[in-house]
Amino acid sequence: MIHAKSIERIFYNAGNGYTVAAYQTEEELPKKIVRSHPRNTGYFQAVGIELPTGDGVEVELDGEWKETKYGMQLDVSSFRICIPETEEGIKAYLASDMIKGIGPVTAERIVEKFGKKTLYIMENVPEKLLEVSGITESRLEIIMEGYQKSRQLRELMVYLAPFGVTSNKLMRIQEHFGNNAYPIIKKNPFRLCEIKGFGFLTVDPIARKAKNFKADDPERIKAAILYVLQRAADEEGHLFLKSEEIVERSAELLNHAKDRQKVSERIIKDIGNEMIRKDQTLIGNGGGIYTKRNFEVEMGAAAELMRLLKRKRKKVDIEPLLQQITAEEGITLSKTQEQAVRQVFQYPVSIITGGPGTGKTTLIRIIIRIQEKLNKDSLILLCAPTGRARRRMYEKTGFPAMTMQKAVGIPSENEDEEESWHVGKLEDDFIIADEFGMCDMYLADRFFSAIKKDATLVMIGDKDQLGSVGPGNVFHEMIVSGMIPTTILDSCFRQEEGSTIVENAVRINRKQTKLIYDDTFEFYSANAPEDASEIIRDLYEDYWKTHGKQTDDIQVLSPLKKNTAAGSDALNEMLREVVNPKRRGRKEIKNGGRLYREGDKVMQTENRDDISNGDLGEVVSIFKKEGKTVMRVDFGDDRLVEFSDDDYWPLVHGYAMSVHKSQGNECPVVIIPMLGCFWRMLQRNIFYTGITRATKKVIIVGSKRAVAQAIRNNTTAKRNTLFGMRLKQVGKELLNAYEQRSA
Ligand SMILES: Nc1ncnc2c1ncn2[C@@H]1O[C@H](COP(=O)(O)OP(=O)(O)OP(=O)(O)O)[C@@H](O)[C@H]1O
Repeated sequence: MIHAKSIERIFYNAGNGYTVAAYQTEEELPKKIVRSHPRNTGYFQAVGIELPTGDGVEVELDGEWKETKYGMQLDVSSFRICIPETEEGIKAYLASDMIKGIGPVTAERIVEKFGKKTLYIMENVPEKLLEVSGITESRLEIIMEGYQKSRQLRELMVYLAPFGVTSNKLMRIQEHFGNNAYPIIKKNPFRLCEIKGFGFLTVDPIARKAKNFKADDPERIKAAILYVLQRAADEEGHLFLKSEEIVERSAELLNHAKDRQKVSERIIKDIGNEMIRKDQTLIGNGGGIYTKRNFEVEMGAAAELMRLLKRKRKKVDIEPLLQQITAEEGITLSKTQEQAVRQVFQYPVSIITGGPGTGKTTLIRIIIRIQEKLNKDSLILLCAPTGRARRRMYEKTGFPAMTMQKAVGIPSENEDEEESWHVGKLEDDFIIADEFGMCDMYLADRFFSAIKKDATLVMIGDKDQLGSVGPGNVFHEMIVSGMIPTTILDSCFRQEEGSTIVENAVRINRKQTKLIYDDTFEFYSANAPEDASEIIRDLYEDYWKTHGKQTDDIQVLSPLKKNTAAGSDALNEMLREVVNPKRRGRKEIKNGGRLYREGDKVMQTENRDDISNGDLGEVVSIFKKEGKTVMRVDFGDDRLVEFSDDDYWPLVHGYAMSVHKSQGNECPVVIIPMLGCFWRMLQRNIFYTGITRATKKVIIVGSKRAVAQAIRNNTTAKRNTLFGMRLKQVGKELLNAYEQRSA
């Protein structure tokens, strides 16, 4: 505990309360600090949440010293404001940044009126403040809100401090639960498990200590069961688990510490049953156990989709328009393509699926033109499940497109919730959703339920690509259920460069391990990751040198990220030194353990505003701005973003990326390492997704055995979901109801 006086606030993020502040103390400080501020003894900096700052405010800070790029700083885990006893002290405290709505003048007036009793009044009879001139009811509300908020945060901090919860984590708790974080956590500390980065094993000791839970306390077991299901959804994409799996995984979690009394599988089973029968937080259905939410989205999405599908639709004859428009476009559609278009205008809901070059974009254009001719006033929505897919849809079709999340009002990670959240139906009459394979069960549920009753929905995608990141296997389940009218486009029309890629894509899906290798689909043999890395370096450098020293048209995609010389992390470091080495005058900056340099190719790793996870950009400059170092990145399309050095950057280098991150992307030349040592990641859909990102050329570096292994292996596809079965179930019920009504 250090007793100190606040000097100044250096940085403050109003959104989450993150503060950097300078303090002065008379106590002994670590030698490093003393050395770096020889003329200013007792000076140090601290970071934390809502740190008390303001001229002369006295505090006691508790935390750990941490070495940062700004020197030694105290990472504050808890603090106490030394309640001032003199009137001067109280004035300083009121006017400090801690209490919003009070400036020096008002502080002076308040203390003049209430003297040393001021803080007692604020705590117990705040309405008395209305007697002070200048404090109106609305101002009092602001003052009290700020006062309560900082008090609650302080309480939460004090509550969690003994467990070593860092300021970073406190920030996430505050973001997740809002201003009521403290009472929520106090009531049930296990709710911390809802936050990313708080696993059951982190929360368990906190909760047990805070609430004195016994090992077999029902609250503890329930938390473990919910956590097991949540993790299965996040990490494996499962919407349910079998009851034995839940019991086994929960027992492992609950009995993680050897010295504790064991929680038996019997008790876990009993509590699980109680959650199903009494609490109704779990649902047992179809042989699996779901969380309530997962069951509701799976069932809800099925009901909503069938509701859309089972509507009677007015028959329209599109034949003359189809002839006219294809003639105008100078194209003769194949039989299957024609069927896809007819199906769109015959059914309220339909699916078109096909690999690269099978004409999906061409069909979107034709479908839109027909719809515009049929009804020029109809509202048409083009959308896709990710920002990048949306942008590509726009570029390819020439029609504006938006993300499905935005269309249905799901706020992205960094948007102001209230602003973008709207509940209600979409106004659009005709909706085309592209890259539907990337849509997970949660988004599908919201999306289907937002579509109005008489609208038409067309879902387009490539069923053979990697599925959604989030849980479920929506696109695939819809297709195999046979309930949604589907056209599979299987002929490729792309005659230009890169057609071998398409031919190989077809072979891969037919599980043919013999691929065609030519100058658009090259192969370089390598066995060890280090050899592959060297070959990739030579190929990349050669291409870069002969193509105007640009990196835009070439991309390395690795099935793996870490722990190998041929993973995207290591390849990034190696390639950066090849194309953008250290040079005098080329500024550099470090963030999150990574060194960035002017001219670097970078990739965004989160969805933020209009930059999507996986978007590539270039570091255009690094400079000083308002006392901070800022890095400016150009993401194209006039999207310039500044990253400030006191923030966390959702960035990595972008010369190489994992195949998973490349979903929805396209690039002329793609290099893919395929090595035996990637074993678990040698999967058909990963390989297929990787090669189909290339429009002109694919270069495989590795072994043909690994390629063959990947083509044969399709184990990732299995996810626990019964969405397809539910579509059939609901369809049958609707049919029965319909027959009963007409009987
Ligand atoms: N029936 C057809 N006859 C001749 N050419 C066609 C036909 N259908 C599509 N094409 C052409 O094939 C090429 C690929 O079509 P399109 O871009 O629509 O496919 P896609 O499925 O959207 O491909 P990707 O998913 O790779 O973007 C285009 O040049 C298109 O003009």
